[in-house]
Amino acid sequence: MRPARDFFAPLAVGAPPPLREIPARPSRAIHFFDPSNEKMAGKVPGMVGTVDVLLGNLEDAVKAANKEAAREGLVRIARDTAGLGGEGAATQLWTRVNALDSPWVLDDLTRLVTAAGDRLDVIMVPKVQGAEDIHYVDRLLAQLEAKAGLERPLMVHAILETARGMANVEEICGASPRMQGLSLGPADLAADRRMKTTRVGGGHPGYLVRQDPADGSAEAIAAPRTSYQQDLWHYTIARMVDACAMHGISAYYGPFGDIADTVACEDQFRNAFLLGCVGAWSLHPKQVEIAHRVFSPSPEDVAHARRVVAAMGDGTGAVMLDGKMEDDASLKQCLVMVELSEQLAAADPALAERYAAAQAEQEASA
Ligand SMILES: CC(C)(COP(=O)(O)OP(=O)(O)OC[C@H]1O[C@@H](n2cnc3c(N)ncnc32)[C@H](O)[C@@H]1OP(=O)(O)O)[C@@H](O)C(=O)NCCC(=O)NCCSC(=O)C[C@](C)(O)C(=O)O
Ligand SMILES: [Mg+2]
Repeated sequence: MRPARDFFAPLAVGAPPPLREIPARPSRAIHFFDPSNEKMAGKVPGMVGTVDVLLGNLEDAVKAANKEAAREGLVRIARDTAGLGGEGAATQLWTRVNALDSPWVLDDLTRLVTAAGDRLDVIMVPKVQGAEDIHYVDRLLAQLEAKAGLERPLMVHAILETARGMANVEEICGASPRMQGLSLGPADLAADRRMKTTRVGGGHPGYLVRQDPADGSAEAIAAPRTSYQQDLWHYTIARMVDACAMHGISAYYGPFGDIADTVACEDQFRNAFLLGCVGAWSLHPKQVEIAHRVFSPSPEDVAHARRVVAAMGDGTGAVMLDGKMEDDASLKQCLVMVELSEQLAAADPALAERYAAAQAEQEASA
């Protein structure tokens, strides 16, 4: 057993001390690209400053024959792209390494950390099953950081894509001070759970509830009745959000594979935002704008939240605002919104302007 006082001790001689708190940086869209795909990789420099996170993907969706080219391509991009990755960069640089049972992951970690570790912010680990997977990566990263002389520890993000990973979600979040967050991996998770879907994220028209029949007659049962499609991922996301909140780390939706259906993508992202997630993945350039918009609280909501904060004075007691009761607990919800808006506005001048305009409009109408 590791004693509590050693939780924040470096796991290798010469490795940087682990962070006490995960820095709150905007990560509304984690944009995936394949560094071995020249056309896609060529778009990366132009995306710096326009997307919160660029992620060089080395795992699924990269052909086995291209694994080494992807790894080397990512090292080149990390070294050569101004403003990408590292302390204070306009856009964070993350990677998704290959799975821990694959023949590639040891070289992925060794090469990336020693050749470009100072430019990488977060390492996403797929198919995490339990704390033991995080412990393995934790120690290895410490050894590599010491070897590379890094001064800033790398953070780790786990993808939940197995039933075992879901069952162990709390211990995964608390396995290391490196833990930055979790994402839902809906395709692998569906397969592992033996769900009967064939999509990457999103709903399914067969997963629904139907209005009761008017009576028990055969005619009423056969008559058209309203049905409502349900969210297949509600339980999983809510569970993931609780585990992350308990450990002070961030939850993310993951991918939405129907690139053409921008409307359903927005709906799924918004559900995740409302339930407590801070971002989602973008697989195609057109999903970046959706994620940035959906995971930024709306200017109207922020202006309203500020009114509640002002009306609550010292933060105790109950007041009436627009016919609604506000008290200590609604104040806390409003503070979540205000703090997130301030954090995002600090890095997004266009959003800051929209917040200021909504605030001015609200003050003018008061
Ligand atoms: C879906 C695909 C095949 C459509 O690719 P396309 O070329 O057919 O699309 P397009 O609409 O024709 O592309 C328009 C332009 O955008 C470019 N482009 C297109 N995508 C990107 C991109 N991401 N980043 C930068 N540029 C991009 C593309 O090269 C093209 O450039 P051009 O106008 O100069 O010809 C392509 O977008 C793609 O490969 N995206 C990434 C897919 C990916 O990373 N998948 C893995 C994550 S999901 C997952 O792993 C599951 C999970 C979590 O593990 C689990 O649930 O279990
Ligand atoms: Mg997967």
